Amino acid sequence: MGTVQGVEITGPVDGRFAEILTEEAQSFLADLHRAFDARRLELLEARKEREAELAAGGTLGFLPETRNIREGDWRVAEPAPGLIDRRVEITGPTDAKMTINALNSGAKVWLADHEDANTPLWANVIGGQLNLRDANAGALSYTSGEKRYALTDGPRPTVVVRPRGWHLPEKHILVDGAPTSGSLTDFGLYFFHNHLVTRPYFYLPKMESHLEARLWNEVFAFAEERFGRPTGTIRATVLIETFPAAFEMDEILYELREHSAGLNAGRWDFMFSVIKKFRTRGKDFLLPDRNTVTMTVPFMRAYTELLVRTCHKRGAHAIGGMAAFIPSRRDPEVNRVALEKVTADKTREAGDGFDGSWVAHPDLVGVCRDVFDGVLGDRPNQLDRLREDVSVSAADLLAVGDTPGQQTEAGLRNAVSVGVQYLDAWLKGSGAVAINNMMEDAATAEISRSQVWQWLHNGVTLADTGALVTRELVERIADEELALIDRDLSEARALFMEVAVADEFIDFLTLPAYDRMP
Ligand SMILES: CC(=O)SCCNC(=O)CCNC(=O)[C@H](O)C(C)(C)COP(=O)(O)OP(=O)(O)OC[C@H]1O[C@@H](n2cnc3c(N)ncnc32)[C@H](O)[C@@H]1OP(=O)(O)O
Ligand SMILES: O=CC(=O)O
Ligand SMILES: [Mg+2]
Repeated sequence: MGTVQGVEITGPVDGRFAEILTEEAQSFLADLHRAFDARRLELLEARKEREAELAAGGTLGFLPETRNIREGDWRVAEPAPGLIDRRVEITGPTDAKMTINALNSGAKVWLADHEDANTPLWANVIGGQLNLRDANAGALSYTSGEKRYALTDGPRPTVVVRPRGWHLPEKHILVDGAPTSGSLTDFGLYFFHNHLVTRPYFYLPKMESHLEARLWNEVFAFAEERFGRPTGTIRATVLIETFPAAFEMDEILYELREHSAGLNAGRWDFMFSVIKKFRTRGKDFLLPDRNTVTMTVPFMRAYTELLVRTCHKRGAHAIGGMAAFIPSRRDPEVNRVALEKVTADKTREAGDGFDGSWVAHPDLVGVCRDVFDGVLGDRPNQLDRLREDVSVSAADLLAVGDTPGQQTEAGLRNAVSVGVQYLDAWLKGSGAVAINNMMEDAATAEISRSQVWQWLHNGVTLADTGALVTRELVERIADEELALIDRDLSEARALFMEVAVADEFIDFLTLPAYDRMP
């Protein structure tokens, strides 16, 4: 491989991978890289500068320079076909079995995930693109032992692809000697191979500012122009899942307004970002055990209420997030609890005005649909529910210290054990796993490890044992917890310690994890 000038593919291009990495596709990736990668790197630098300001005592707030956008009278484009009724969206990775199961699930939308639920192993990155292309062509099937999986004839969910965030490189594709961007790779390959077959729709993760949204908008305009597609062919729903982005919801919608399909409340990364951004700022930003931070604590409530209000004012969909309880086909009690918890979560969201929400498992599609059916009836959404009763200030969003709960040894044990087990799965190629009947993915693992880091570096004393959180305590707990698990977790443990207790806080655990992969 490497016939396109300036492009070098260092991952294997075996079997059908050549169907994805065609010369034309490589050439498009090279164009995207040359047009946009320098700006991407500048924006990543800007994140660091903003973080340094926060570490030095600064804070977050609504931007004075964009007041006219927040106060202006504008709307995003009309909802696009396939994205008008989004009452239930299933998420999951793009291996062949999950792809088929998601497309047969009865959901309105499938978020095909190359992000939180995916390990960006080369085989997953390119294999996922093959599955997506085959699925969109109606030609995907899969066999496991005696069982054959095929797409059914009924209505299928609209496919919405979530590319990697701006921070992740794709080290197997070099352009002019530099690794290209994971975001541009995932976007570029999916757009290139599918835009004539299906509508190219995306979910955009982990953005920290409207300037990052502007870059995506420029990428979309470039792709539409290059392939002669009308403006607005591409649509994108942005995850509001970083603390800074919660202060720029209007601005993000505005930047993408011709391509916008709304916003989503990405609660898990949001909680991670809250911890990360103020991790050195002591008690005012200290969260209790992660499993006790519910969606109704003051700062979470402020964030979701503002999201619905902002979206509906602009004619944009507001999509709810993920309840992490996983149903079980084997254990009726686990199943009962999961259905009860997910029903309560979706009921709150539908009542608050969200237009639809996420589920992690096919057995939850009906639960979410029933709840939203109850509120929406025959209407496809509730964009007309303006929520003018909502008024959220910067102080409301920043009220992290008002979160009730305690830091406990049980919480620390859970964070260490689940964090290491998740990283073990990730390193082996699975980005989403069920642990203790909960869905764990990159975002939930980020909470575990950043919470350990925060407690350790802010001198937290655990409420139930009175012990001070130290490196020695974290190591001892790891010894004890991992002894209960009958497999070699040494590599995952080393990685966990690197991202949870080292003095230097690593921005994303997926960065050192990716370095460990071939
Ligand atoms: C923070 C965020 O970003 S949330 C969004 C990102 N996270 C996700 O997308 C997680 C999605 N969910 C999953 O990956 C899975 O549900 C897991 C890993 C949590 C659990 O999966 P499993 O252990 O396979 O669950 P289980 O055994 O109950 O699955 C039953 C069947 O449902 C299928 N299934 C489960 N979840 C999904 C899904 N999300 N999409 C499609 N099919 C699914 C399984 O493949 C299995 O199929 P089979 O009977 O044909 O073998
Ligand atoms: O991507 C979703 C999240 O909650 O994080
Ligand atoms: Mg996320």
